[in-house]
Amino acid sequence: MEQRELELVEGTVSVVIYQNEDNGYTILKLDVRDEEVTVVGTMPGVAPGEYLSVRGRWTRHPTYGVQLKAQVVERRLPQGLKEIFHYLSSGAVKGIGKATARLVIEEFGEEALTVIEDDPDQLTKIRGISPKRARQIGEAFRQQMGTRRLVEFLTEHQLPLELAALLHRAYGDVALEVVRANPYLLVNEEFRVEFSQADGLALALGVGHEDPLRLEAGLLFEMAHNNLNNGHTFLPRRKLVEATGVLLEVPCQMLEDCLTTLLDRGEAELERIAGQEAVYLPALHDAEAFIAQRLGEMSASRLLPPDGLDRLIDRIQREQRITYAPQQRQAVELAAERQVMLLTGGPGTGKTTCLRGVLDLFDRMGLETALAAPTGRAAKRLGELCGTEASTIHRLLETGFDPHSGRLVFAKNSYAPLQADAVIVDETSMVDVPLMAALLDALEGDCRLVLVGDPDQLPSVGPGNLFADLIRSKVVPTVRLTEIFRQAAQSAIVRSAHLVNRGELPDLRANDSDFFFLSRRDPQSVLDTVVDLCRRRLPERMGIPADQIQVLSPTRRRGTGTRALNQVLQQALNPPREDKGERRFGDWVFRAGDKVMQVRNNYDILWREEGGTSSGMGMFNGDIGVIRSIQGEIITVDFDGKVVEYTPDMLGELEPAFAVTVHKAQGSEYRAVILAALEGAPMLMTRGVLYTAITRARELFIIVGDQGTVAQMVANDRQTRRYSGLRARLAEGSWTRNE
Ligand SMILES: Nc1ncnc2c1ncn2[C@@H]1O[C@H](COP(=O)(O)OP(=O)(O)OP(=O)(O)O)[C@@H](O)[C@H]1O
Repeated sequence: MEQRELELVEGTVSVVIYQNEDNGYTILKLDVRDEEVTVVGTMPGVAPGEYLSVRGRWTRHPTYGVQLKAQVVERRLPQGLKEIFHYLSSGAVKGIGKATARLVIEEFGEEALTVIEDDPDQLTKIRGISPKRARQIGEAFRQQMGTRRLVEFLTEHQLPLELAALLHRAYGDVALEVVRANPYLLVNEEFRVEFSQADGLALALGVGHEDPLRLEAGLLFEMAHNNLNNGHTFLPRRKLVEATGVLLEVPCQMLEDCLTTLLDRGEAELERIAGQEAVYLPALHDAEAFIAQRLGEMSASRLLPPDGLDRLIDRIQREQRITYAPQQRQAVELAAERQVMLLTGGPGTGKTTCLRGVLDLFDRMGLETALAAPTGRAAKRLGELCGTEASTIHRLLETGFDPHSGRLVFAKNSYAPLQADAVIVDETSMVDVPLMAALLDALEGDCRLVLVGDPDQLPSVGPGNLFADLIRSKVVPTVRLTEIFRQAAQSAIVRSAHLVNRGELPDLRANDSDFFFLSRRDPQSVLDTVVDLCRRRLPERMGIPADQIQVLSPTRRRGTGTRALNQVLQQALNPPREDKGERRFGDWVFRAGDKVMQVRNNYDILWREEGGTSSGMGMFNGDIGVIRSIQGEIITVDFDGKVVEYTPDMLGELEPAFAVTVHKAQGSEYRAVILAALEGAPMLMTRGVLYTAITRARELFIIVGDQGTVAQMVANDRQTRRYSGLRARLAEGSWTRNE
């Protein structure tokens, strides 16, 4: 409709002034009758000699003058001798220069492009073109045509043009045919197109409403979506079929038949588990079954404790200058004689102290021990507390990314196991089923494993309810620490966390030394107070600088969600200034000096050490950094000394982090935490969210909001149910059947 208001300009490309290969942004000159017009816009792969129909708007650039900003571009290949010659002699086809272009036109005339694409051997008729070079020219042209058709296809169906490069990388020259044959593959992890969009494309390409291709894609999507977004490892058969029925608007019986086909083909697994007819994606089924089997076996094995274990533990206590509480001593003893154990407890119950004792014991037993945690920040803290190196589980397993499958690959696995006699994992509540399966796969047969964590923290983002399932199965040897140590008990943060966990409201009037409640009833006064705390009160009165304060909210949206908080905090803490670069992305303007967060695991990102020569790959969900500079299209971010350059196509992975959701703060600790607690969807206003927020604070925790909201959160112990078969597999001893 809008297109009618746009100007239409048609002509031949005379010269391409600039072209960005990543996003296709192009500046070119177009011959329009006797005039030359400058056109700018997204036109990937456009070359001189091509004929373009451009619809767009005229703009005036301060330096370059009048330009047409292209919005819709239709391209057709050069026609007629003049256009074809122009095109070939421009260097658009690799292997053909000006002189060769002339000879090709003399020999084949208007058929030149058809010959090059379909029958390049004929090019050998031209003096100087060997059969090898002829084939290379044909190949280069076909490749260009392939990309070009792909781009046209994506444009026509309003799909992001960045997909062209990804699809070409995955399927080479036949990418377009592959997508046409099955548009649903665009939903896969490596392409990330919305299901509704892929479905719309499929229907537009003539796939029937009830075509098995569509039904199968719907079922597989429903499973993958629930694994990723809702943390389920399986779906009950009926739920899966009904939900897919709603998604696709087709009758359930039809989907039942289709599910049978998927099961027959091994693309889904069906098993009766935990009283359910559970349908799994095969990878998750195998991961869950493997964890149950491996941990089941490890739990059954008993090891000979070292001679004089008691004396050893006494010596460790003396060196640590503490006396273990009975539960702690029991934990260290258990670690000596069992191959796997769980160590759990709330804040201040001495988990870390105990973990250090176990590490020391393993050391004295001559065991090489690896320390690991699920996030970079948790690993850093663990390393500092233990005075030794700790890494993320991903790094321990030397995780890489396979661009062809879009999946993770672990260089450490059963064929190349970890060179460790023992592995200790902290913050295990954040570990999901696929990662635990990968870790277990990389352990030597007799390697010990100690899993430490707090089961009342929010569960992992990824599928499974791993840590809580392991504890509740009662199969894995477990020590639960319950005593809060005096030192920790002096902290109102620790006391309040335990109260909340028991469903009791902490005393909000006490305004103790490190736990404060500021009553605010409307969103604007919450925002004002949070800003004032960060900008003035905490830095001036408590000596805590703004960059050591983390603002949290249970929700993204609404008046006190992270979106609104980020707007006001950016304005207050990092206002615009002439020398600060800026770049808009969606509804956010990134500015040099902004605090930002990487919001996806990306194993492909290259970082280099600030001021140093070392570099490495990979940034992880939850990593927080500061924008150092914005120059042109490049945003440079410093993540604690690791410097990363973000190009425009990567900006979807970067979010402002003056305020983040409680879910995103999992596994991180901050000197001071401010929680905005006023409003949010009931599924977000839970006890687990409040508990996790409180336990993120080391020195100071402040709630800004409404007492009634806090009370509701304490009372709301609803845990979103996750379908998972791990507990049942362990408890039923189903792993023994495989022995
Ligand atoms: N046996 C003990 N005797 C005296 N103090 C202890 C003992 N064990 C732990 N503590 C002290 O209790 C406090 C909390 O211990 P620790 O940090 O190990 O707990 P945690 O469970 O890891 O807590 P968090 O989850 O909050 O990190 C620390 O100050 C520690 O020194």
